[in-house]
Amino acid sequence: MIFAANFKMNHTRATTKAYLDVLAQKLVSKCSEDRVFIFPPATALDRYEGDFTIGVQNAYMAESGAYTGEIGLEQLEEFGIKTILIGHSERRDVLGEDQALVAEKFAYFKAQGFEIVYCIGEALEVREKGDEAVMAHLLSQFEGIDLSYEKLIIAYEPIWAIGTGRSATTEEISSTHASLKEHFDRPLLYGGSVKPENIKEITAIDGVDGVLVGSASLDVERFSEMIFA
Ligand SMILES: O=C(CO)COP(=O)(O)O
Repeated sequence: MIFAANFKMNHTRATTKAYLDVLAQKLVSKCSEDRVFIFPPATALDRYEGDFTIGVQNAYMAESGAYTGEIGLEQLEEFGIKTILIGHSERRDVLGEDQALVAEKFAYFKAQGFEIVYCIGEALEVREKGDEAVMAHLLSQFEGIDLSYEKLIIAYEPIWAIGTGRSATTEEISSTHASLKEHFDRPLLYGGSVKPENIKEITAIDGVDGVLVGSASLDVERFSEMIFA
């Protein structure tokens, strides 16, 4: 299983370090087949010791240059970061990244050999139109994306389940994952209100290879509880 924590705009450099110190201790006894990813805010990137991979939540597709407010390859290389989250719904919908930009980022970081956690997900109004509309929407988010890239992990995160406390149902996750898996042969994570209370139910679903956790990952005890559930 893959357990990924997306801190979003939470935690500082100090609290990330404290979190990872505790997590590193706990992960000494984790199952060797499980993989743990942490995506802290950019200000908390660093070289940390532990059985986890640190990734960046976003970066610009350039080594360095005149891109005010962005970080690029040069800043990531300082900390040995080779993992990136691309296509998160908050970047698409709140920060205005369209599919063309998302695909450009993907191509750039693929060319750099990054491991990419690529996010897709539909809004509630799409879900309410039924399975066909959901799949059409999700597949449109693969435009320009190389689904055969060997360092690709895909995360399905229905927007209506993010930060709402209301996860998708087992049936919704199961059928969406099954349909998605007809299009690629890569690990597929589920994200959206994953928490200790529902982790077992979600990871037991066929076609779920792991989880991408927001709110419930912010507390190291709760995140560890999920890894060891
Ligand atoms: O967006 C998410 C992870 O990327 C999910 O967030 P929540 O776990 O807070 O619903």
